[in-house]
Amino acid sequence: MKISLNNIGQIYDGKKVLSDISFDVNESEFITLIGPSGCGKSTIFKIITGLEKNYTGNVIIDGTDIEKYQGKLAYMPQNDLLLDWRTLYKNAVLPMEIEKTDKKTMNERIKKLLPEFKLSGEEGKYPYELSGGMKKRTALLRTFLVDSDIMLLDEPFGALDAITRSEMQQFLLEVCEKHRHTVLFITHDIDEAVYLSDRIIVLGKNPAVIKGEIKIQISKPRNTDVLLEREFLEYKKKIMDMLV
Ligand SMILES: Nc1ncnc2c1ncn2[C@@H]1O[C@H](COP(=O)(O)OP(=O)(O)OP(=O)(O)O)[C@@H](O)[C@H]1O
Repeated sequence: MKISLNNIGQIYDGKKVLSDISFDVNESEFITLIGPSGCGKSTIFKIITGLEKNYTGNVIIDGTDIEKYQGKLAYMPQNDLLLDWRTLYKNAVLPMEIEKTDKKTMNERIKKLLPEFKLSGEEGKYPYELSGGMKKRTALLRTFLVDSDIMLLDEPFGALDAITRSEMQQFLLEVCEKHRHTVLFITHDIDEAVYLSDRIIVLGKNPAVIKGEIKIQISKPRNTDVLLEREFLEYKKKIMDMLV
């Protein structure tokens, strides 16, 4: 599925937040939006998912206006939003329950993915019994179980410690490589952006405009060895220069 944003603008309380934002996300591409806090990254996600309606410009998904995709895109917000009173299993199947998927299909789909998400045998646990990494993998599993090829991940690893975060990045790279999803990702972390992405869109603030785009030509699959390579550091420097 391809997403096209065309001349998107957004004004809140008389203040221009987004101005003339245009970019495409190609099928199976991993794109990251990076920019200063409060510049409007989550607003872009709200527009794509249909949560925000009062914008200018248009969003086209696979040649069709986004209206048709409302509620159909896999979206993981900043907070993992696991429901305390539901088990891991019940949290993960929530979007399928809302879609009224039959229990057998639901069970088959989750059982197939539990080992891949390293959650086998944990499905009866409640969120308070899970580690930070397990909670994130549950929220990601729930996002994967939405029947959509497009995933919007808004700072999914922001609250994690450095080691768990690094494990989750590696995990995400591997599952995305396997399932060939189209991913639009938000982060503040330049290393994370370079490590995960095929392309990075750098945003400025007040209003958010696109300051530049960088194609990351480090071959995939990637592992943490690339973090110390000269090429990686050059990409980092380029992004830092664009952000200042
Ligand atoms: N519904 C709303 N009404 C009014 N102002 C809003 C609304 N939603 C967001 N804003 C404002 O729009 C700006 C962009 O917010 P947004 O959450 O998109 O930024 P962000 O880049 O995702 O921030 P962060 O990186 O801190 O998560 C902020 O100044 C925010 O206060």
